Amino acid sequence: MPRLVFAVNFKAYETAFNEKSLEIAREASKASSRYGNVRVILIVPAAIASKVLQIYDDVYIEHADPVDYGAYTGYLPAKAARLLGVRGILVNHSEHKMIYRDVAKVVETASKDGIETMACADTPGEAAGLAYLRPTYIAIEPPELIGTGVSVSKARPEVITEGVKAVKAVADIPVLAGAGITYREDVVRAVQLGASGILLASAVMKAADPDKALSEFVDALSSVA
Ligand SMILES: O=C(CO)COP(=O)(O)O
Repeated sequence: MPRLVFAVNFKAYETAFNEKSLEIAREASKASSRYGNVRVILIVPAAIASKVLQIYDDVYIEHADPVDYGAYTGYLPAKAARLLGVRGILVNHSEHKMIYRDVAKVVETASKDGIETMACADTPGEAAGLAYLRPTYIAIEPPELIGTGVSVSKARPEVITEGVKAVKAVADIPVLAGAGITYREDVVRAVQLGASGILLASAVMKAADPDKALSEFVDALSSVA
């Protein structure tokens, strides 16, 4: 079985920009060597990618735009991911939604450059549509549970089972689950429901001890891998 994935989305939490981001990176590095059966991905703002990359190499950026290099003030061309040195791009997060054609362009550009993509879906139907684009991963997260502490595994388990089924009907792409994941058992349950990993934010980024929270989640995932 391929390694389960534990992905932390830094979002724009203060922790993403202060010294704690580097503590998380150090812990990710330790956890990924300690738990060989879990892949730990840090999804970070492009502005701090180079800083995090000095400590840990399995890094995605949180978004990229479907533009080429050129006169696009404030945009981040998907092509730049390679030069930034990151492994992948998170795309179409519910907090940074894009139209389908633009997601397609980002996934295609990235893939030509050997850059991975994690495409986010709000629903099983959207996940199935994204599967046709062949991203590296699909992450399914019901937006109404994001940041609530009420986990998708408990409150909307059918979103995971149906999401996995809908994606697998199109292509063999690993499906991660997220939204409100807070406890070890949320992680374990998501995998039992068919998820190939977890996409999580606040339970690490808003924790008093983010590095400790990260290692506990990786430990939980490793126990079901
Ligand atoms: O949006 C998410 C990760 O991309 C989930 O956020 P929370 O883990 O804070 O619910």
